[in-house]
Amino acid sequence: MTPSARLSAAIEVLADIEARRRPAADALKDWGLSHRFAGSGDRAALAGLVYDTLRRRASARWLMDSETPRASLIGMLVLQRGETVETLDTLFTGERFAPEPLTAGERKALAGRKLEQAAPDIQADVPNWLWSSFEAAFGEDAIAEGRALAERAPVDLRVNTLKASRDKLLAELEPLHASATPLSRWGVRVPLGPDGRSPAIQAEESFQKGWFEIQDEGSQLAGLVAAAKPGEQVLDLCAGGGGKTLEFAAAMENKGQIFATDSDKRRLAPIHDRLTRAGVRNVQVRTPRGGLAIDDLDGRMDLVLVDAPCSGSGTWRRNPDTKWRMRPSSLADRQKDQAAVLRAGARAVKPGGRLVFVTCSVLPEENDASVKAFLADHADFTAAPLPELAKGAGLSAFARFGSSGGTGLQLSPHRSSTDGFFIALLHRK
Ligand SMILES: C[S@@+](CC[C@H](N)C(=O)[O-])C[C@H]1O[C@@H](n2cnc3c(N)ncnc32)[C@H](O)[C@@H]1O
Repeated sequence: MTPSARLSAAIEVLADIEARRRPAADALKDWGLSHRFAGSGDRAALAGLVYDTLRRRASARWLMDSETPRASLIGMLVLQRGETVETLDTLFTGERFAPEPLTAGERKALAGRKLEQAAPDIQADVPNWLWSSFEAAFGEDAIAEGRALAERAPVDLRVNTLKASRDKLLAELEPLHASATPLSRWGVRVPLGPDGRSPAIQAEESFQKGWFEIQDEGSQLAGLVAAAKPGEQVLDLCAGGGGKTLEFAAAMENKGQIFATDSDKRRLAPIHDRLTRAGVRNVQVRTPRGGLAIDDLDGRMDLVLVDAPCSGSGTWRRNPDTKWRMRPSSLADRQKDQAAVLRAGARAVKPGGRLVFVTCSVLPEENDASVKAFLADHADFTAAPLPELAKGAGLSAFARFGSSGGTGLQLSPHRSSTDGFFIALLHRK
């Protein structure tokens, strides 16, 4: 496909996403099925155009003074990719498979409008109804935070210390220009290719051998704060596919016991293969049968991890369409879920034990507010202060990582070059 034909395809897919209110991945998959001639390079380029447009949807629409998929795409090409009217004219030619030439109205918008004149939520590409939450979380950095969440994310890996060292992995992945991440001692970062594509990291032999997992550095820091130790009894209550279970098992050197469960057994299912590949031997998977099977763990755990269901607002770099699909009612639902999982997790913590609450969100409603509501009902728990959290995570200059409500660490693309993560450490008296 020519570059122009890819732009036409992107407009088609964006229109489908809007008209049918469907996830971008589904619309792209359908497009691929009905255009089997398109090669993998075309598909990747198309996905890049569609996701980048979703990343910049609000600012691109504002720049073009229009909400059509075509306007959103043109706005993104200017804002995100630095295209000019001259370069756009070579692509929007109206010839075979190319989009129609720029209209007079489009030219006028591009010549006259400057993004700095737009409202802050638009400059930041954050949904308007969430803007006050962003300001509460980040104050004067709110625009910079929104912008950083609209960038593409690198691929972060966590070395599996049961099988390899970070140096060994770095040497193995040298051809991919891998480097050590700055914050997590287990982290390795692989940059995106020059075309913006993610490297095919799971095709690496070292992945097949279980030397590493794909895990954002912010998520790794949650594991470092939790500091699971060899010999401990640990419950991973919302284990999902087991990202943090695997991290704990490595930190525990396969000694002690981890119980991994999740209310959704389909999400839990991949954990079995991942444990095998990683060489983990100290995990007991508790598949739910009509309810969580953890009553026997009450008051016995040294550490309980509640990696709570949340809006995912901290992962907008990786899932840009979720920011526009999110609704106030779903935020309220997630807050209720967070209260429920915290309650359930707290029961399993032994006196003197610790409860780690994590979300991949940047919204104070799901973070500080959830912790404060929990503490108000659980007088036997206290939140660790910022210096203690930072020490656990190995962060030296930590003041800027404190959450606005003071109950945890708030990581973000702008602050820590990670996804947005909130981490609180609660001690049981
Ligand atoms: C953020 S994801 C977990 C990701 C996982 N810990 C990892 O590191 O790969 C949140 C998980 O919480 C689970 N969940 C939601 N409500 C729950 C509940 N009441 N009890 C246990 N798990 C729950 C969801 O099914 C989902 O898998």
